[in-house]
Amino acid sequence: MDQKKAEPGSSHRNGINRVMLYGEFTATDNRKDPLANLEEAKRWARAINEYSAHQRPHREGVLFSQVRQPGRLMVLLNPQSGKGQALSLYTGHVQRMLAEAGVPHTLVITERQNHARELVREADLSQWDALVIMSGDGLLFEVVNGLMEREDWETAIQTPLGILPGGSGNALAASIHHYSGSQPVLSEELLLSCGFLLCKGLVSRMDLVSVTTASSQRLFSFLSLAWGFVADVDIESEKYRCVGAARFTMGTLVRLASMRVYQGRLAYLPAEEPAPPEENTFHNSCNSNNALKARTGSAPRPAAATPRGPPDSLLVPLEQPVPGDWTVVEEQEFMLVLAMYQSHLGEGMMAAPGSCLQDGLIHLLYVRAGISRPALLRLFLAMEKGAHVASGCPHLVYARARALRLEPLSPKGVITVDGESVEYGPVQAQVHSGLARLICG
Ligand SMILES: Nc1ncnc2c1ncn2[C@@H]1O[C@H](COP(=O)(O)OP(=O)(O)OP(=O)(O)O)[C@@H](O)[C@H]1O
Repeated sequence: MDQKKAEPGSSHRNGINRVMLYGEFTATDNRKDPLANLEEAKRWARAINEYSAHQRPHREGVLFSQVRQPGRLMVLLNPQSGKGQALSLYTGHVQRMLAEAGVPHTLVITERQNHARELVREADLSQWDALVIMSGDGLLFEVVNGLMEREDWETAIQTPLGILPGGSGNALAASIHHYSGSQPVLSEELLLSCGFLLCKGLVSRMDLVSVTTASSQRLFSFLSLAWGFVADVDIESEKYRCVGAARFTMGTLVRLASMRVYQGRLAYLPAEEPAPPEENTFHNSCNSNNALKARTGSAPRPAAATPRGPPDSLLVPLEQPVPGDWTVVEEQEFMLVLAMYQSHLGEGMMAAPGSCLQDGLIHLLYVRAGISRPALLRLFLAMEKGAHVASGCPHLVYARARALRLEPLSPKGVITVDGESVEYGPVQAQVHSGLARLICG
């Protein structure tokens, strides 16, 4: 592992080195310890062999170690995530896996909300081959938006990202495990799986969805946008954080008992065509930014610390009616609206079974009001295996979209983006295919 450290007492412009100081670990620390568990040792041997076998370009992607040389990861770890065990999971598994696989890394322990966002906004990204998040999905949401807030967002967002599950939801981690074709696993097994995928270092493109709120705040989302039942459960179950992933089951049961209807308007641009090819899609989005620059004389330059990114060519301002080719949903009473762009909403919750990392699609699910409690519970139970979409539930609608607009009518409520609560009110979103890059299987 890289032994480079900042000099104590030296001045640092962006604060990165200061954090590295107390987060730095050496590869030799754990090598003295014998592997306690035989089964784990066997998995280790398999993973390392697989890692060695993958030390060559792969036809579906590139290895992050070949993006730039030499490989070096910044691992951002939120010690408060999930049940508060991320650091012990790191020292118990991840540190040793990366050391054995010869992947140099620097651990950065986040100290507060938005710490990671500020770090990546200011970081010298040429020092890092990948940014790896060991937390729930909330920390990755910060990192993605921190990268998109940079002046050089077009290159910054191409920094390969990695995810190691340390939170309670771990939706992206569960999704990449699913994409790897492996049988479903939970908690530490999922961490080991994602650790192996990280050691292999295969990079693929990942869709991002640009979300705009009523106050023109722009956010970049990699996972989901939710309103109604799912968003309420996500936020209300924060108080059961100590039970880990079971917090969502507890939250669902509590919310089922006090089930209510959510009034609002929903419209979306249906996706009729297959997603455009991978490479073209990214360059198209950059080119359309250049086209806008040519028309206006300068690239769009939002205020500092506001995500920049490619223009939302499919959206019109929220004050205007949606374009004529959009589908306006007749109903105005919902139980939930859920837009997914990865397969899993959490460990053991395959909300969008047809989704993959870069399909250029928003998988839109909504449940109309009028569904009974038992039927809603059955839907959530079916979601474990992704069977809800084909369950024939008359209240559930599934559509593939490229953009959407949601206008809640009730004055108070919760909208979540990637599981984080955002400004409540009208919101619209558009997918940008393959805008980011993710280390996955
Ligand atoms: N040291 C810290 N102390 C408190 N909060 C932190 C710290 N570091 C990061 N955070 C914030 O914690 C929030 C939650 O993080 P994250 O979503 O990654 O974990 P989680 O909520 O446990 O996971 P999940 O979303 O899977 O339930 C993020 O908004 C992040 O900004």
